[in-house]
Amino acid sequence: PLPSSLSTRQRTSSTTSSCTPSAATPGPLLMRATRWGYGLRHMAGTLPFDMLALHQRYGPVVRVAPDELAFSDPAAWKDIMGHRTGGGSGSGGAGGGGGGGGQEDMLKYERFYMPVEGLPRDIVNAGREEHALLRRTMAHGFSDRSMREQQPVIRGYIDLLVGRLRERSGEGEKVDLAAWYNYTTFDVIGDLAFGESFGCLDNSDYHPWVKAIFEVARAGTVFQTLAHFPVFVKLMLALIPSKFLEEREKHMQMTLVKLKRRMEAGKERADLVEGLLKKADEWGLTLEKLQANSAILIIGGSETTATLLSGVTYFLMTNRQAMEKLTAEIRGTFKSEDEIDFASVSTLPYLLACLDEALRMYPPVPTGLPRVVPKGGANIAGNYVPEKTVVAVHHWAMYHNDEHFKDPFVYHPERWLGDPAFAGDHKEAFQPFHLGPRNCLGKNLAYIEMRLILVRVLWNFDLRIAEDSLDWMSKQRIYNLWEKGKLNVHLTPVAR
Ligand code: HEM
Repeated sequence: PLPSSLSTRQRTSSTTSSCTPSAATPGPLLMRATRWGYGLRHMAGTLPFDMLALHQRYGPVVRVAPDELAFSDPAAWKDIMGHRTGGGSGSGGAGGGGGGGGQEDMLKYERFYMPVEGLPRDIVNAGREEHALLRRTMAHGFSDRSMREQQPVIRGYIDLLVGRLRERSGEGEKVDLAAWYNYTTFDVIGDLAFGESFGCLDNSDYHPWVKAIFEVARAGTVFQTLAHFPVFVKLMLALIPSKFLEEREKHMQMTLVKLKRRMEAGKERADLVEGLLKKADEWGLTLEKLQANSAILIIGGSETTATLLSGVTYFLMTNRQAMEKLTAEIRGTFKSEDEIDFASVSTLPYLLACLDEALRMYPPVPTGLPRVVPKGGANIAGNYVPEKTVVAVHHWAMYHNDEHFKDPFVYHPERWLGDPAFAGDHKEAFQPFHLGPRNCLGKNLAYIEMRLILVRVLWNFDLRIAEDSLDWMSKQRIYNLWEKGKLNVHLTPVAR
């Protein structure tokens, strides 16, 4: 049962504004009493997994820090991430659209999104007004027209991937597909956001800038934890070795050079930064700002897609039936490889079910991305939550909870195809791209890339997981991003 401070549906803020935020909500003592309980788990890379255990023990609302609540109730998505319209009725009244009804949307939690002050903001961590401008402008790059014009660029890199894999296929060979998916998606987004690739596929290796992203994500967990103890942040920043700072400067310079080259190439190129470049003079956008937004597109748009591709490949290789069904769908639909394009891959239902089931079991954004309850408090999934409380839904924990999905630890693409065995699933619990005003701008591009790459790989090769990768999934930790490790696979070219 919910504690008294949370249990009364539609309690008005005036009756509860004086109570300690969520004081009576259950949770482990170390987490309720101090930030360290959350922070230690976050830094250890186990937070999303621990969240499932916490929800199983304490229920759908858990106090995971003195001022933070975690929700595992499908209705919480809309109430936390959606546009908030008037009335304060939470899941009963928070519509998906609009936003002009009087209540403020929830803001992103600064200590999580900006743990180190003074860095330039981008579309992900911008405040409300700046975000609205950036989003409207950047949305052009994700329009149908842009997607169509980007098709040859994307196909070019997939051709390169298939060629490289072919060189490494055959008897006795194994390839780390996780790395090759990363090379491909980084090269694609590099081209779409900076006008040129990182050359990962050409060089069969990570570009140093790409490698640095993983280090930054891991360091992020430390800074996000220490952000609650400002003295420590200052200390940490003072202790950063000068070699590291020099490296960072080198990376910044490199992206600046890339960006300048993109700017010199002119504004008329239907890519992800075209919209921003067109507005740059009018808004007085600094080079630093442009650079920050290009960089966030690369970080958000490549690692996520590559992670999902690694996950779906692993699930298919370890679930023979699903692999057979999907290969039959792909190889039975197309007569030649030329027929595989944006439009044709979008018609494959089993492919989509395989991708969605992988997104459920291995969400590329696995943690909860926290928001802050605005003035006046809010109703979240039927619970009144006082203002200034930090709230989040943790993807991995939500998707592995058997209250929402039957057999949550088993890969069942059929659950997305109307199989009556899964009629009791709560599909609305599944929001890997979020919903509301700050949901994923690149969702369509992500699906296009995931579909095209997986179809081209399975059209060309039979896949068998290497012995040393059989436990690939169970070894992983999460430091904001999945620390994936090698996914070694034997590839046999399909004879035609
Ligand atoms: C499977 C792949 C992907 C997943 C699961 C995913 C998931 C997400 C999620 C959960 C958010 C919300 C972040 C937040 O609330 O702070 C987000 C935002 C965003 N994503 Fe994705 N994403 C994916 C691929 C992409 C791709 C390919 C792009 C293209 C560059 C992209 C661009 C963005 C952008 C620009 C935002 C910020 C939107 C805004 O704040 O208005 N994403 N994504």
